[in-house]
Amino acid sequence: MTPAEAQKRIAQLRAEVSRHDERYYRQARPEITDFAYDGLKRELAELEARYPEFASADSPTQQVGDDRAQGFKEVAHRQKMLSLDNTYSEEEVRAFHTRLAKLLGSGELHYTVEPKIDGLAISLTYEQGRFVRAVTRGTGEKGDDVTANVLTIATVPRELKAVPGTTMPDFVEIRGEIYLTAAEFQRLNAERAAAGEELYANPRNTAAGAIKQLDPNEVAKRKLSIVLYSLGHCEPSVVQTQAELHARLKAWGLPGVERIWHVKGIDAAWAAIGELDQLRRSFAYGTDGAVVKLDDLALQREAGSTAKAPSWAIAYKYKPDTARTRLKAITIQVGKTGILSPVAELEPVFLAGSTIARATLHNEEEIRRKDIRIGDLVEIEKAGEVIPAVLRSFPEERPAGAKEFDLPAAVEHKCPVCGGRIAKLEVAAEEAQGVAWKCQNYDCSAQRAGRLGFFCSRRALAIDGVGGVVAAKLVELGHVQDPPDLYHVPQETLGTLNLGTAEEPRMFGEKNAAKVVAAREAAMALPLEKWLYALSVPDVGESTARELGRRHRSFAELTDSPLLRAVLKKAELLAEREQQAPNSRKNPPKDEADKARRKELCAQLDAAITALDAGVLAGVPSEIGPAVAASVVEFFASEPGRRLLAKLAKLGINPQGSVVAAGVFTGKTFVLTGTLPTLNREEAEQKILAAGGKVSGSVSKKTSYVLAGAEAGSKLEKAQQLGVPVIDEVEFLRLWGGG
Ligand SMILES: NC(=O)c1ccc[n+]([C@@H]2O[C@H](COP(=O)([O-])OP(=O)(O)OC[C@H]3O[C@@H](n4cnc5c(N)ncnc54)[C@H](O)[C@@H]3O)[C@@H](O)[C@H]2O)c1
Ligand SMILES: [Zn+2]
Repeated sequence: MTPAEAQKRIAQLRAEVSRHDERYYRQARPEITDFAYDGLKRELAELEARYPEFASADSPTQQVGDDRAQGFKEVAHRQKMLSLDNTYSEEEVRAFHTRLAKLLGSGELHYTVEPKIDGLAISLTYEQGRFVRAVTRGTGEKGDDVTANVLTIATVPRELKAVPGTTMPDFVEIRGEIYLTAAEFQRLNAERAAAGEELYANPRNTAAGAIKQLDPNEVAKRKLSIVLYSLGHCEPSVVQTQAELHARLKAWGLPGVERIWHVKGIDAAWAAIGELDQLRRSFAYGTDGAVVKLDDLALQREAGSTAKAPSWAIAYKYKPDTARTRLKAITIQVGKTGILSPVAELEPVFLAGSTIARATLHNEEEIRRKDIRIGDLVEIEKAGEVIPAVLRSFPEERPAGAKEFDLPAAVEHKCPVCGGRIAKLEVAAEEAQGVAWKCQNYDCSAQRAGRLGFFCSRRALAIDGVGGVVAAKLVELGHVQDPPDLYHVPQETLGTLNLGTAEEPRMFGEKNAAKVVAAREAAMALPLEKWLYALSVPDVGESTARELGRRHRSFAELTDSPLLRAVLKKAELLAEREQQAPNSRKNPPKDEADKARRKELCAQLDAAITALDAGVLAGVPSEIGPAVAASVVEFFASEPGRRLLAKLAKLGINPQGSVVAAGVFTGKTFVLTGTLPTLNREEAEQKILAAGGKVSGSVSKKTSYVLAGAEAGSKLEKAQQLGVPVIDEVEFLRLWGGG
């Protein structure tokens, strides 16, 4: 690998890891297994170590995944909440010991081995034994105050029990995990299935999503559990060893881990890791590994920690469960954008607590890359409740005559649902990155059902109850073609909708129907950005919809948008500029006269581009580029687009854009850091957005201001390095007031 190749791969991996971090920590919707994720991160760390010139403090390898969400007060941890170094290899567990033995000058080290709980990290603060607050890990330095939500967990003691003969600390941070039991997870999903809603993916993400609800009553509906296993800041300190700590937590009345091993030396620790693997499936919480920790807290302090993880502990992660089975067939599913996704139909096999008969195959390319053929013996993997995936095939045991899978041939070159034309396209859609086959028929019933389910999803119009199953039924029975048709379905029809079969009917029910009717009424008042997102316009994701919604007052204005015309015009001018460049190699000038003429022309083009940039296009964000502009214009001029708008108009639905009359912060980007004296983060962001500004998570040369409060961290330093102006709350409010 050349340095240039390494640099490119590093950039690629950083982008990919960041994308998965965002989905995992902030949205609680991962799309790959932890094992796959850890593989990417490891590759990145190795490249950064091998090419230190491309290392960066911004890299996801150098930071703790950020779980902060909007709407919570931020609180600084007294002692940082770190991550753990983790490994899948025995050798590295042993190397961890060798390193410590050398550092501490002793081979006689005692360890504890504890289950690694697969929940979300939480810190409980007790003062004089009284519970005062609960905070998420956040950036590690500060997290979200989720006290009200944690109070819904019955086993969190409001008061620690006094332990005779010991002191109660004046102040202590107690760390642990919030999780959902398997039983509770199944109960919630059964409820959702009955209501025709989309099922939760796995217990960890359901718990993470629940704790980030703004309404504690909603949280209480999902019975969360908690387990505590370590201390942060503790004043005065109360224990000397890790083993003692576990005993004290239990004595205080806190729920502790089911079992710890207290061992001497690394051989015994490795044996304990094996024993834990045998037991862990019977625990109340999900576990994804074992944590080996130095037992002696004084030695822990001596070993110290890096910015990201303690040096005195290591997590050994168990590989996800795998099984071998036969691939009977490959079927094709059609999604809301028409993408054809292959699904593996398997000889049912029991794996990690359930029987598996289907697994994802991602896309045609992946099937080819892994050389998977119908009839093959395959290895499948299941981690937590993430959708099972096919890992590999065993070509040496292949039945004679097994042919390479050919997707278009398998569907006879037409959509398996509607029989429509299919075409191969580059797609950047979440469902299938790369090249995919797509059904070209907008009125395909699979696409119709997909769009209706999406229209009603939480992030779109939040018409709860109309998940995949209900949406498909409504389309199948002809009640809905386009999502707005949902408004014409009578409550009665919804109530008696049979989601089961004729022999085994399962009614949607009166109560659910009433909820849908109320939710669809409420949705009528949602702003343009939500409606635009909900209508599945090609290339318009959530943030693009938000930016468009802030720059247009209505659908009418959007369909005849001077802004989008200007974006397209500029792209045209730029293309022309490139074509006519006097020193173009692709299209060299014929002679000196031609060159002079082109110089003149280019100057004119430049002037026109500058005028656009300074005028209509001033402050236009990257989300609104030529591809998006073209998609939006084209879609609303097309038959389906016009049909949708006509239906909305007929229903009297006219969502309003949240246009900000060129506010004082138009074109300005802010980065927030630290705790402000009076405004919380949400309020400050609201002010910036309402005044036309943007908020970004990281400081760069493009940042206009860093708004810093108390205990501002590395962002402040970065701002000073780059010479970005740093302002405090008073100055911020002055600017905001137009002063
Ligand atoms: N699938 C994805 O897309 C995706 C994306 C991001 C992260 N992840 C996964 O999530 C993990 C999360 O990363 P992370 O930084 O939180 O590290 P981590 O979960 O691997 O380890 C650190 C955390 O373990 C927890 N923990 C559980 N039991 C513990 C115990 N007994 N003692 C001490 N700590 C204990 C603590 O909360 C600590 O913060 C990664 O390993 C990765 O596999 C997956
Ligand atoms: Zn189709």
